[in-house]
This record gives sequence, structure tokens and C-alpha cells, in this order.
Amino acid sequence: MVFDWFRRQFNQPESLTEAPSEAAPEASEPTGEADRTPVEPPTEQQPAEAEAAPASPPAPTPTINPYNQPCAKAAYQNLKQQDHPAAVEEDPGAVSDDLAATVEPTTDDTAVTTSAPQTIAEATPELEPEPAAPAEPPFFFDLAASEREARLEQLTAEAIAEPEPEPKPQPPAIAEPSAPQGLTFDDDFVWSSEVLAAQGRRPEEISIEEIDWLSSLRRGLDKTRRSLVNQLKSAVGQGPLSADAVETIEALLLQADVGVEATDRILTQLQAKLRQEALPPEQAIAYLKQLLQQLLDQPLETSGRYILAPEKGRLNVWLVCGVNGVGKTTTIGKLAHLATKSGYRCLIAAADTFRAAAVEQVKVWGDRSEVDVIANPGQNTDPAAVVFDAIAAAQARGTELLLVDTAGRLQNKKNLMDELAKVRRIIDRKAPDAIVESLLVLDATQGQNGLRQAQVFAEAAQLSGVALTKLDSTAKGGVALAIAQDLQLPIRFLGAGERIQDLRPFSSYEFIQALLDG
Ligand SMILES: Nc1nc2c(ncn2[C@@H]2O[C@H](COP(=O)(O)OP(=O)(O)OP(=O)(O)O)[C@@H](O)[C@H]2O)c(=O)[nH]1
Repeated sequence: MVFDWFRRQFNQPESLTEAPSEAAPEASEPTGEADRTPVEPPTEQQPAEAEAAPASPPAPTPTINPYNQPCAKAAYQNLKQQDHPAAVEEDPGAVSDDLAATVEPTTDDTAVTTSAPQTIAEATPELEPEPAAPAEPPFFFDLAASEREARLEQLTAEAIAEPEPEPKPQPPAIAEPSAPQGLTFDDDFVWSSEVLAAQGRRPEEISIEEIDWLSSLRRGLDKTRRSLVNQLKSAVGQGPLSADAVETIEALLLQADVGVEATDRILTQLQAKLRQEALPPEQAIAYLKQLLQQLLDQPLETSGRYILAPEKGRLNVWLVCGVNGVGKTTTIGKLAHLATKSGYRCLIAAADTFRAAAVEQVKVWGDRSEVDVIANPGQNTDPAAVVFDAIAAAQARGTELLLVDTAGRLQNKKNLMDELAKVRRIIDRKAPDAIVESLLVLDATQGQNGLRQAQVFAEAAQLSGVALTKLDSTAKGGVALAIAQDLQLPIRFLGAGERIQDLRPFSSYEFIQALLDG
């Protein structure tokens, strides 16, 4: 059974919607929880019962404890088993024991309540294997000593949040869809699997693809997180907020491009809560996470749709817009990849005819994602004509998702509106039954400037949501909150790298965990 990435749902812990309502009237708005369907993992070996009937929503787990690793270890063992079944079949019992002996952290309860980076640093030495060598070398020992050492160094480096280190070099763009590589029981793996576990995922349901995505997201938000977390923790964790603490939190949020409106809202709610009860830093941060997540979820609730997914068996037309350079073409390529991987018949229309190079670029992405591109040879051809041809092709082929690249560089809002309106008219005439969505691509590195672009596009087109790209290249990841608060636009997809698999549907829960807890 093919895993539908578009319909991957995120069950958030109940506490995330309940607690803030005491302090924040907004929290009493409908949460849309009922609309959410249970999580299904993108494993190729779906559990049989999951196919027959959706499992009931998993029991919520209030907080992630990445350093209490039972899920991570079990998931690792399971994935490794899929990788090397023979090796594991020889003596599965020994594998479990060795795993436990090798990575069982001996952190006590106190360590769990300390800040994440500190806990990593404290727990790290205990990740070393016990001195006594096991009788039979387990597969786990293929984590070479050098690899563990590198990991130790990395964890130690990460524990020192300041000064901000140089960003890790991003993997080069990969021309072909590539399977996530390398199964390593490292900090990324542990964090990602515990984030999934906190959403009710069982270890055997955890796939390498999801681990790969969450790891990318976590690494992508590295820069934003580093400039936020430690200072936030010290400011938030001192009982009722002093004027100084308010100022610090305000400055930190604004620095991460959270925006004035969202920052004010967060501070008001946080102050109200901390006046009611003194929370230790970890709990205060947990509360802050709830506030941020609610803020991100609000436009999703208002839109009435938690996910943006093509409807099966029908023609869905997604107009992808955005100014040049924001990652529009890349996003189309990644969406096409996601669509084919998720079992949809997909086609791309190269309707950004304003620039000849745009057509060529989109063709390259079509090749990478193995999706055909409908283009009109010749320069400055009419985009509406390309859409017309593309719809005809889509109808002939039974296409389910037609991704339309639209021009971003139009001199003014009127031109933009006219062009988008013309494309819409063609679609309405040629495919009246199609489901049409408009997705705006925004570049996170542009921070608040992106909001102004969004404003113009929001006025020109009825937007279904935003694809926020380049999160991995900026410390302004907080702009996601400004998009939600100031523009009330739902974020639908996140791009956090240049690889074809580095774009996935948005989860407010995972985003906030990666932002404040990774
Ligand atoms: N690091 C990173 N780079 C990205 C991401 N998305 C896109 N890019 C890069 O951003 C650059 C611009 O991307 P394009 O997709 O060409 O942008 P565009 O909006 O189509 O702009 P034009 O090519 O000028 O039409 C490329 O170098 C992409 O590799 C992302 O999520 N992370």
C-alpha cells in the first residue's frame, strides 16, 4: 500500500489544546481535532489491520522525552531488521539485549527535567557501550567507533548554543529521487522517533522516510532554534515575567521574525499564565510551545481543512505562485515527487512563460520527479494557452494532480490579478469539475519582506495556503508564526533543504517541537 504523504496526519497531545484555554480566550475556538484522522506511517509494510480499518487515534503523550529512548531503540531495531533481516533473525534476543546495554541512558528523573541541550551533554557519555564486550558482536556494533566519536563531538558542540556556529553544509542537490540514506542511531534518529512516538506512533510503524524528514526539519531549524532557545528558557523560567524578561522574550521573538502581532499575543498569554502559577523553566517552555502551536493552527481551523491533499479520482489543479527566486520551481518539483510517491497521477504545466529559463527549469524538475511537463515552445507565449493544453492532457491521461507554475514577476498587482484570473477562467471553462487550489511559495530567508509579497498575492488570488521554503538557510524560521497571525494564512508545506525529499506537509506540532526542542 502506498503511503499518502499529503494525508499524513498529526495527532497532537490533548494537553496542547487544553492548557492554554485557561489563559487565552482564543483557545476555546474549535480545534478541529475531530477532522483529524489517525497517523499512518509511510512504511512499505503497512500493518494489515491498518489497511482494513483505521486505527483509533493514539493515546496522547503530553511531552516528548527524547532522552528516554525506548521508542527510538525499538524503532531502530525494527528498521535495522528490515535492512538486514538475516543478521537479526540469527538471534533477536541478543540484539535487544545488546541494544539496551549499548545505548540505555542512565539519566535519572532530574536529568529529564533539565533543558534539552544540557541533557544531551549529560547523557552523551552514557551512550558509550559498556566496557564488557558482548559474547556475539551485534549488528548494532556496525556503528563504528569513529562514528560514535563524531556524534559525541557533534552533541557536545550542539550543547553549546552560543556563539552561533557555522551552519552545517547542506547536502548537494540530488538529481534523482533518492531514498533516505544511512540508518544511524544518532541524536537526529532519537529525537525524530520520539516526536513520532509522542504522536502515538508505535516503533514498528516508524519509517526511515519520516525519520529522514524530521531530521531535515530539525537540522533546518537549527539556526532559528539556537538563537532562541537558551535565552528563552532563562527568560521564561523565572516565575512571573519581570519587565526585563518580557523585553528579552519580545526581542528574541522579533529577532526570529515572529512579528509584532504574534509576539504581543504570545507575551500576553504567557504573562497571564505565569501570573497564575510559577512554572519551572521546562514547563514554562512547554506552555509556550502550546501557545505557538495554537497560533499556527488557527488559520488551519479557520480554513476548515487541516490538510491540503489532492482528491483521488478527480482532477485537482494547484496553481503555484510566488515571486522569482523564492523556490517556486523547486517546490513544484518536490510536490510532484511527493504526489507520485503518494500514488497520484501528476502533471506539471509550465505556465510561467514570462521567462524562458523558468520553463527549462521546471522541465528539469519534471525529469527529476519523473512527471511530464506540458510547455509551449517559444518565448512569451500565453500562460492561459499552456494551462489549456495541460488540462486537455490531464483529462486524457486521468491526471489527479496538475501543478501549474505561474509567473511571479509581474509589474503590479493588477497584472498579477489579471493573469491569475485568466488562468482561473480557463480552468473553470475547460475543467469545471476540477478542484482548484492556490499555493503561495514564500522564502523564509526573506522574513518579514515575504509577508508583504504574501499580502499582494492574497489580494490577487484566493490562497489555499503557503509553502514556506528555505527554512534551513535562515534564523528567521519564526516567520511561520507571523504568516499565521498577521495574514491568517495556513502553512501547508515546509521546505527545509535542497534535496527532492526536503519538502513535506506542515505539522504545527512537529514544527514547534523542532523549533524549541530539537
Ligand atoms: N536551502 C534551500 N534552498 C532551496 C529550498 N528551496 C529552494 N531552494 C533553492 O533556491 C533557489 C531558487 O529556487 P527556484 O526553485 O529556482 O526558485 P524560483 O522561485 O522558481 O525562482 P526562479 O528560478 O528565479 O524562477 C535554488 O537554488 C534552490 O535550490 C530550500 O528549501 N532550502
